[in-house]
Amino acid sequence: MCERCEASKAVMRRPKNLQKLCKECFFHVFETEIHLTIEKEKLFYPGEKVAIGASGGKDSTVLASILKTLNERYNYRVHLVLLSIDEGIVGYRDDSLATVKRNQQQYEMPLEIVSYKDLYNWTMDEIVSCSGMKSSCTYCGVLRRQALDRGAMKLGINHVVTGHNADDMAETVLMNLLRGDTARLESSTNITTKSTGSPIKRSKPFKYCYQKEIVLYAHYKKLDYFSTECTYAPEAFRGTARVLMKNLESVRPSCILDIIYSGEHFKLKQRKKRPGPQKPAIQGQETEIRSDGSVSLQNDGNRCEKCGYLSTNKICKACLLLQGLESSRAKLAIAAEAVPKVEEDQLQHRLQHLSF
Ligand SMILES: Nc1ncnc2c1ncn2[C@@H]1O[C@H](COP(=O)(O)OP(=O)(O)OP(=O)(O)O)[C@@H](O)[C@H]1O
Repeated sequence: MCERCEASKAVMRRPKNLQKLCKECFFHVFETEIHLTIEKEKLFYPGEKVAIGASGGKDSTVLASILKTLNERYNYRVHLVLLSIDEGIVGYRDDSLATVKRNQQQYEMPLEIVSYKDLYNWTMDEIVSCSGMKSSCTYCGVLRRQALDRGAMKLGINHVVTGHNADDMAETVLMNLLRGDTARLESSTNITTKSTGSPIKRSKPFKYCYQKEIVLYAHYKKLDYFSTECTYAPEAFRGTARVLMKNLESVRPSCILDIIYSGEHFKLKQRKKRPGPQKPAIQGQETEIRSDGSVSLQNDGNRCEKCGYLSTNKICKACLLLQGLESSRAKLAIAAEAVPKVEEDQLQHRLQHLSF
């Protein structure tokens, strides 16, 4: 019997704590836990416009469904919009975008699609054919984060929520720990983050939700989602951390939450700040976004010199990566030869610094 209502037959053991639940009680506890996270972290305010990063996959589909339910049940009064990035991966993203378009009808939410091709003049397929599969996740991650920001700005929205879940977060903590990347370790469990210089905040309402429970929720609710893995291989080290986590979870299911808890409580030694030039604050500044999502080039010291998008560096991360690709493409076109070793090494060096 269900251990919560003691009236209906249990259909599952919760992966999170092995509690036996019936379907209705599982829906109730799962949705309530997310509501309590939203309340505790004060993720939304009444009247806020919120973009849901919608990939058509299970996590973001469940996120759209649950936020719609909670918004109505608890009267958050937030305006929800689906925001999809088309990375240009034939046979993967085109199919998942078809799912998002159906979700738009099912959840009655506006949908905005922004493509890498329009923003950067590159599709992921073109990037991979030029630079190979090895760094595809790094390129895609950097470009997607900026694309989500730019898509949100185009819609006049300052808040993007994504379907990153507890498994993703624990994996990130493990990866940063194993790499000794203490700078990233410090912020890897934040529920809300922001790129330096960007006015767009990004939140993860599923921070404490187990991936297995998200899949069960989608299954029992019969949600319409796209379940194919990305055509390009997952980041190699993340893949290894994922396997390690899954093994740990099979022995001790609570370890996912325990790793997040540990991450939240790490206290890093204060680092000495290097003196550097003071940059003017960009808060409150006017940002001119064109109707196609591109940004006007204003040389105010807080913009990328190449694309004009907000950046605290002279050239933003996306342009830095694309610059390397452009030179590879030009050389490939002229000589149909491999990129010189020195340049490839320089590009790899830049990627290492940008990888996350
Ligand atoms: N193309 C995209 N457009 C909009 N948002 C995206 C896109 N890709 C990823 N996201 C956002 O980032 C989150 C994490 O993405 P990730 O690539 O890790 O996929 P995932 O864990 O398989 O999630 P999902 O099941 O939602 O695809 C997604 O839940 C979604 O909110």
